[in-house]
Amino acid sequence: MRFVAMKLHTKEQAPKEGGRETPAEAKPMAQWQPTTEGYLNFLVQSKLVYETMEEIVTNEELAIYKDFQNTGLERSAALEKDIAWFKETQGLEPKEIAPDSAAAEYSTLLKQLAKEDPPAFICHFYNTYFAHSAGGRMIGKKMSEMLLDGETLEFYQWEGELSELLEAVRAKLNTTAEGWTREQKDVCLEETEKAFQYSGQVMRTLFSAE
Ligand code: HEM
Repeated sequence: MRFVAMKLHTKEQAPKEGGRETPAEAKPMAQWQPTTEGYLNFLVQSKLVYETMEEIVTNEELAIYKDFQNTGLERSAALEKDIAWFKETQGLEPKEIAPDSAAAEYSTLLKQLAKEDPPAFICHFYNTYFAHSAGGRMIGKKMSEMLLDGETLEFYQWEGELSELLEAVRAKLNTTAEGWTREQKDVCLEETEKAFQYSGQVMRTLFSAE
């Protein structure tokens, strides 16, 4: 899964492993002009995605999801605190999530896949949590410098050593995938492109305050 995901990065995003040329219309990170409202909106949208993931692994009956409960990577509670922090310190209210927003559409898709196609759901699960630990943290650092006077949000803080949490989940993902047929493995790998598409759309809310 990691190999496929890395190839879908642009060379600018991940210079060592990225396989795609950076599209001409993409702004280099150095030229990003985010706003605090846009960043808050991105956090609100992200919270819906993480809440959906976390509800699925907690509530779905399928045994496959049990291994992914309480991994320590959960982000929805942290995001809730961050959203409250924006209200307290900056007087910014979170915007309602529109039903046609990127996160709402992603949430619907995740719920559907969780029931109908667990290997595809697992691909989204991996990409979401691992992307946040890599590129997500790079974005967070940049936003913190540009917009928040260096404040580190809870979204970017984990209890315990992040690398150990990630490796424990990676081991469980590998064990889970070992039980899959070749077709199921392929479904999971092929889903990576969609994970990039939806996460990319949620990421773009950084630049819109709608
Ligand atoms: C601005 C956008 C992004 C940047 C700058 C970025 C950057 C990076 C970098 C530098 C790594 C390598 C980390 C390492 O191993 O040292 C990485 C890993 C990764 N990224 Fe991204 N990324 C971005 C967007 C995304 C998106 C949209 C996804 C998919 C949802 C994604 C999924 C992943 C995954 C799955 C890994 C591998 C983590 C692992 O298994 O260790 N990234 N990213």
